[in-house]
Amino acid sequence: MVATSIDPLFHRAVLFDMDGVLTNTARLHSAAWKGLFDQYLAERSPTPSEDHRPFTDDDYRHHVDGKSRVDGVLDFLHSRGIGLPRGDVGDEAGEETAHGLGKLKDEHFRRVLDEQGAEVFADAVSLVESLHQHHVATAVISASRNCSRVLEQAGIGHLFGVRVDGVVAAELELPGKPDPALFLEAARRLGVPPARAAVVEDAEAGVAAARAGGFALVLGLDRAGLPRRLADAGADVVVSSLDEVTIAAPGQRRLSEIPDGLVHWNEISSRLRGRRPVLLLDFDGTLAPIRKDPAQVSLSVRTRAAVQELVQRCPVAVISGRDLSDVRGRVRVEGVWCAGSHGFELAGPGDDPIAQEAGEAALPALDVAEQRLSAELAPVAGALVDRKRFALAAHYRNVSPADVDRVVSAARQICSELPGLRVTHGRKVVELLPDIDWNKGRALRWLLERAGLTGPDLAPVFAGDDYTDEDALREVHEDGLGIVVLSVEHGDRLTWAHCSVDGADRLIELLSRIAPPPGAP
Ligand SMILES: O=P(O)(O)OC[C@H]1O[C@H](O[C@H]2O[C@H](CO)[C@@H](O)[C@H](O)[C@H]2O)[C@H](O)[C@@H](O)[C@@H]1O
Repeated sequence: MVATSIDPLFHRAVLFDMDGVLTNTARLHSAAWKGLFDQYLAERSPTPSEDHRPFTDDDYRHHVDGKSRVDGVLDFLHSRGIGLPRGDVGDEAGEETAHGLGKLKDEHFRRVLDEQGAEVFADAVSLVESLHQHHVATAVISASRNCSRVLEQAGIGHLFGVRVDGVVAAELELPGKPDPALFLEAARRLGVPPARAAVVEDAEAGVAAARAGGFALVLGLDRAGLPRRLADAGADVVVSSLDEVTIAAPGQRRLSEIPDGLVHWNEISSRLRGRRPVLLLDFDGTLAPIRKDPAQVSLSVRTRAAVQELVQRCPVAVISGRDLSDVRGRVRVEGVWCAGSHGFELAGPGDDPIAQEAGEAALPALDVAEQRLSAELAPVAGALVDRKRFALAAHYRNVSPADVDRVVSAARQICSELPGLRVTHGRKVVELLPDIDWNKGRALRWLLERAGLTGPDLAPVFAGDDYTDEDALREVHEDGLGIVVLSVEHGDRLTWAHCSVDGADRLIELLSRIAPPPGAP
């Protein structure tokens, strides 16, 4: 069994089944099926080869839970030795076909739903909201054609940017669970590969579908006290409540739990174990303070002088989300290595840039995304679209709160329609990047190797402030030192850093202790 945690740096999306996971509609479905089948079996002429006993909870779980109406009718009746024709969508409710009986079941279901309403599971809503705070995308999956009706009744429709339900399945002719088609369609619409997404399911057919779809984590939710059935169907882990799911990876801590690097210097310095530091520094929010206009950002005279001194004492690199030429122009310190576009490009002091080749395949998609995003966001006051060579940023720092969702949704939508791109989030910015396994952490190792800065006598020290810096902080978690520069914008989020500092000036003070002048005590 794997840990019950969703890692926001790895799992870029979580797909939730609806009935039984988000809403307590499973009991309404079960009652509707029972109403249908008990009446049908009672009225059908007895035959020795057929079993006409009443429909049970076990029948619900094994034969209809999670399946489309038509498959549910066929599979349950088959288990009782009864074969019915599939029929056609135009069949009347009650006609003796799978479509006809399925329609009758739906009439039962809608009546009960209108009478009793859809009950929402609080643990699921709380998990979805936490995922959003960590910028993990969410989708809802259901074999039901009543999915949107149930979500709206339950008041949670707004929580899911993507919905793949019985209506979508019929339009696209997607087979139902245990086929993975519904899940794969949702992942496609979110622009996230299954290998980077998790699924939460309470039905055996749904668990089997997610497993068959190659999803990174299949979380079985057993609210019925029968965990074995989900484990047997292929769940990685089975929980009885979504309150048991944490959003973190082992090693991550909350910002509020991280010691201040200067106050706890002795403890922090022991991580370096006498090794020579290699300083790898983020730019915006780390070396330079955040400004409303990214074009107005510069290094203070004091910080530039400090970095100039640090370069005399140890290797220094800046790894930024900005375009390489942009960040080089703003750093302007002799001897510093720079990486731009979140590490897709890098250059040594005075060298020509080299690009991460696999990222180049995404350049045409980024060009199209740039045109479409610029057009889409032109009417949004304050939105700023910024093209870097290997990334496209949509800034919303100066956008009214009511319009922020519009900026983020436009970026997500365009990304889902353009293969080869993925979405990342930063401080009041959403960005599209080439969808390859590359980030500031991978870039950090690339830079160290390129610059010949590897070996047991060297300690990588990374400092950053943003979500995208967490990949680099994770990279140095084992063998180096990670420093997070605090910002009120992030609340008490998770981090891989070992210590924190409160602003650029304190960071410089800490770096000067990490790489002291010759002769310093
Ligand atoms: O990796 P970094 O060097 O930290 O770059 C990340 C992004 O930084 C810039 O945006 C951020 O700073 C802006 C200026 O202070 C601020 O207005 C914006 O809200 C921040 O997100 C830069 O403009 C982006 O291109 C970088 O990706």
